[in-house]
Amino acid sequence: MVQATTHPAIRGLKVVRPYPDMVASSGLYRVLLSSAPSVFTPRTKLGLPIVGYRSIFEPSWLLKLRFIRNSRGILKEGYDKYRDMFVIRRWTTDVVVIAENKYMEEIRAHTKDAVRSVEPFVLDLAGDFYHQGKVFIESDLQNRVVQHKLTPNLGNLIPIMKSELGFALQEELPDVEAEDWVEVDAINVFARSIARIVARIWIGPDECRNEDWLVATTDYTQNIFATGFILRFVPWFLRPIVAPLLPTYRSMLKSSANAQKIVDGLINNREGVTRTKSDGSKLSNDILQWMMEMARGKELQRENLAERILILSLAAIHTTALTMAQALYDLCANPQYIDELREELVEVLRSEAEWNKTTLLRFAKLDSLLKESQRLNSVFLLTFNRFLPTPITLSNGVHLPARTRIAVPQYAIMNDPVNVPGEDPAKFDPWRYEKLRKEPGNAQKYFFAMTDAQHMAFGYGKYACPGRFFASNEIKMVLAHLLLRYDWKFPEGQGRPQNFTIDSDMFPDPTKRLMMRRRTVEKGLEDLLAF
Ligand code: HEM
Repeated sequence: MVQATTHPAIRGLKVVRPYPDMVASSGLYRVLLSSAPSVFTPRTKLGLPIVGYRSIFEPSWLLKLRFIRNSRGILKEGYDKYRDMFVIRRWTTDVVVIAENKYMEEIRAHTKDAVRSVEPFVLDLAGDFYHQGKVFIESDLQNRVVQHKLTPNLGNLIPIMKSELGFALQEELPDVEAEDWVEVDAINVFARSIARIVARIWIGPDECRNEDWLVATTDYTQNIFATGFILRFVPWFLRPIVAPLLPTYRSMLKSSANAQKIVDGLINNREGVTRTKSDGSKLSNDILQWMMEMARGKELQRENLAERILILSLAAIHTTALTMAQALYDLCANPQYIDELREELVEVLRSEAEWNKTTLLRFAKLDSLLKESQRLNSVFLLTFNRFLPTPITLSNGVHLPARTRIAVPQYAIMNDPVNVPGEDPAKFDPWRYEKLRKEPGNAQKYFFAMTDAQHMAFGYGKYACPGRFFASNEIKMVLAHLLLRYDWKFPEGQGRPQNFTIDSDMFPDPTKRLMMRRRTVEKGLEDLLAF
């Protein structure tokens, strides 16, 4: 029997399966599931294997449900068995997973590397129903601003970021004046602290500490994901009825309205300034200002600007906070490396005597730790998520129709021993990339913010994450402060929080805590720290 997939994105990827999903409703289902041989591999009409079925009797809906919590296992199975190319079944869509670099390069050449990850990302959030994120699809003002304004200004922004991180950490970390160990919910504290720094750079000094903005940006992310997650299980035609019943949906709209109000007020003030200061000297150095300057046509509409800033906060806050928390967890799980890392921080800060681009560049061990931690605990298992704009036939003869959804199993690739550079691929080695950079010809390779075919945690190609250079600076500045000001460990009897997955995103167990204690800062550094 031939079943056609239903999602418009995968029209043409017909699935050939010789058994009906109705088997699931039979009383024999459980017995059959466990006793049937697992040698059978369903394939799409194009001949691509679909991974993850536990037996010939497992219905597709169950596989799609299982992908939510077992994506890591299913992707690894596909990567180990088929390597080049295979298909995974997600709740809303099938995805052609491409693990062989050769085929990805063929796709990049064919598309001129001009397709972005935004559309699949928004559709995954059921975005075509509630339109959140639509502005990101319509145009790429956010990318232009990050690439042409934020990144070239990173050096100038360091003092501002330092000042805001001092305030943020003092506000958000628990009070640890006494030299006792105090428990901390690292994920939440880091998300709130990063949200503050991001707010300062996104909307400037006047409103960045406005609690409504901070709540809007942190809650918006959680609510948009939760709403999208629930709505995915609701048929398209019922979504307009179900959505308003969801508290997460109502909170999301409230965040959006609050953000709109704040951005509106800022634009009112700034339009006056733009008119009177023709030399531009008094204009703010922040994302909103840059967007106002670079926006064209519809991008200039206030709702458009406000939504864009909100979604750019979404892209920047939790990804960064999780990456930072994972690195700190890795250090706590391997405390023998902490002193060596502190030595580097102290030595570089003493010799530079200030926080600047070179200071952050010289934090080579910290940079290497971040890359190694990301290799083992990346936020995304799949990157290079794209819809093919036009059909393509790859050199292995596989024809992929237009609108095929593709992705790269970057977590499996990064953790395949043959792709791990340096020695001992199975080991957590925080100095792996620092050692490699010392080898001849490698000085400009293996930086945390760089992407290559073996390490695509920030994506790949022209539309790899444009914010990765900002994220790298931000994490280094915050982590350096956290390590110099405090000691860190896990609570008695608790090990490193285990990672779990929801769909193809990975998170550390949010119920786990860290312990922190104030320490004496090395001589001569007190005045260099933000707090
Ligand atoms: C550690 C933190 C971060 C991680 C792990 C991360 C990861 C990613 C990944 C995997 C992609 C998809 C790229 C691809 O598929 O080729 C992406 C896209 C994007 N990221 Fe990040 N990101 C981070 C921080 C940031 C920050 C701080 C910003 C803003 C300054 C940002 C802005 C964006 C934008 C605008 C896109 C969409 C690019 C497009 O048009 O396709 N990200 N990010």
